Amino acid sequence: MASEKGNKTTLKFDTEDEVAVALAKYTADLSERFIKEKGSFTVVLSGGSLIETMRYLTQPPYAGSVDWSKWCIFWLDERVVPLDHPDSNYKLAWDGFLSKVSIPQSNIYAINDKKSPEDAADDYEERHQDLVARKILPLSEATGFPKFDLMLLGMGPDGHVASLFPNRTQRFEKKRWVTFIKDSPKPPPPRITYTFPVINSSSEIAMVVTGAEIANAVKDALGNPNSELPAAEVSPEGLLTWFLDKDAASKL
Ligand SMILES: O=C1O[C@H](COP(=O)(O)O)[C@@H](O)[C@H](O)[C@H]1O
Repeated sequence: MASEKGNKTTLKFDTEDEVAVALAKYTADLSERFIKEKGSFTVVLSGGSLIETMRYLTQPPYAGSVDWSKWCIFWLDERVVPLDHPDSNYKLAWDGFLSKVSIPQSNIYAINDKKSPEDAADDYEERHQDLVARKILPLSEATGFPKFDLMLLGMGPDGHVASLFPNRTQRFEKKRWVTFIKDSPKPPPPRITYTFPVINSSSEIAMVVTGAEIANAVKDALGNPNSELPAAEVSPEGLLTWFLDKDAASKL
């Protein structure tokens, strides 16, 4: 079932598996469109349950039909731990997705895991500035912030997206591209994250949300016009598509 309002579409599916099937088609279609239009596809990954829900992209027909050589991968947020640590979003994505498709290693932009949270955020932002200077990453004409083709977001039961949490100041950052947090309420505490100005400069955002434990946050973010959840602030320049299973949508 689909409903549309402005640039926001909400898709509801019976099961998580149907969400995964639809997400693979949506992502593959966007890959084809952006590669045709601009020669590359910049994709921002979250951690958490998203990577498992991307599983059908690594299988036929997409594994063979998507032009992986044109993909560039970035992280919406990352835990400041070694890249081979069980808490690393890079490791999660590598094990569940990146190791199964042929994206060039030079197109995979992981954080520098040898730095402190402050320095890792500065470093990630500087590397983005370099990509902008080399015309690999465009800036939004409307906002002046980097503009990614597709961001794939998850949401926590507290309504957080990326590492932008309720009751933390990072969600209000308006100047930085990448910021850091040392006291994330969800472990591990040290993280870096894109800021809302970057998130909302995207061409396309998919909010991929499944499971009953998230139903209250979905109801607030989607059903309450005065919601104060970080997830309610997701509002891209382009299109926003919510992918929900029946459990996540049960309180709408
Ligand atoms: O800690 C994080 O949590 C969010 C949500 O994860 P989920 O398992 O509830 O989908 C995730 O999007 C973020 O990237 C991650 O660092």
